[in-house]
Amino acid sequence: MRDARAEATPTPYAVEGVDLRKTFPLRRSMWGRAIEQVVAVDGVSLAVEPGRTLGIVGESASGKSTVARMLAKLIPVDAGKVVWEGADVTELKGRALRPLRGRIQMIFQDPYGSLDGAYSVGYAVAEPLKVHRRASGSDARDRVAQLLERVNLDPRLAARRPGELSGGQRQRVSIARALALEPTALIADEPTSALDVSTRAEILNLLRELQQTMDLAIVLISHDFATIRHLAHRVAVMHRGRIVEEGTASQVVNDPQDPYTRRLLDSVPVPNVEEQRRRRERLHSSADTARPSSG
Ligand SMILES: Nc1ncnc2c1ncn2[C@@H]1O[C@H](COP(=O)(O)OP(=O)(O)OP(=O)(O)O)[C@@H](O)[C@H]1O
Repeated sequence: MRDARAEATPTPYAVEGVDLRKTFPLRRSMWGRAIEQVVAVDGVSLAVEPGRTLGIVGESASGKSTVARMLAKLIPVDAGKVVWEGADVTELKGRALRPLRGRIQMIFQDPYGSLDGAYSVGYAVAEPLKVHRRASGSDARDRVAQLLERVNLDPRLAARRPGELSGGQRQRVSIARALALEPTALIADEPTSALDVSTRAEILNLLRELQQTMDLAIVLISHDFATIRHLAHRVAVMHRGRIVEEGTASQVVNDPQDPYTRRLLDSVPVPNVEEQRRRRERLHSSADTARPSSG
């Protein structure tokens, strides 16, 4: 069995995707050959350092989730490379990947996706510890209590079923579970879109707090610029499977270069007067989409 850790090369990045590509078959012939397909991701490269957040923003079907799932090794790439902490994990699967599994964790929009309603909250949080660390008994119970406290939940909730909790509490539980193996990176795919507005801010603030205390790298995926802006240091804008613009959050928000980014920004609710002024300016300049790039 290959030891991916031994092959790691020094890198500033917790997680990296290099020229990622993915096509899905839509229709197959009776011999199993794809006769209609969709190019979901078409040459995407991105990387994020510990302690930093990369936001990936784009409309529905732009390929964000597919990038996330490839980075988290939940689906294989068609081409390109996935690198975790300097180790090329593109070809690793099954048992070969297991020692590294806990390093990069994913959080989904619907916490039910990762929480089985038949089991208790404590069981859900302890499961990765039991599988990967062989923790059991009071060790596992203590660790579950610590993890629930870390996401600002009462440890007594461990005895409840996920269905008895609010949406925000459930998302905190899935974050606690994701933290169980002390990952270096979290990939959060629309982690707040199923929540009401005030709970959204609480979850984003929690992610920021955890990032600061644990030096976590975060890849935050959202169709919503307001969510991305809340947390991201850098932003990549995806459109039709490609990154059309990437830069620091303030560059992309205050001086978007791509017409698609400007359209996306213009669909965000206006938060203040200053922003309204910027938008008016953008509207003028987008009349001339051939505006020369300043970068
Ligand atoms: N398992 C799959 N089988 C077939 N097509 C798929 C599959 N997963 C994604 N696609 C297609 O790939 C394209 C990109 O989808 P993806 O879910 O990555 O986009 P997205 O930007 O995350 O959208 P959303 O915000 O709606 O989740 C879409 O056209 C989608 O229909």
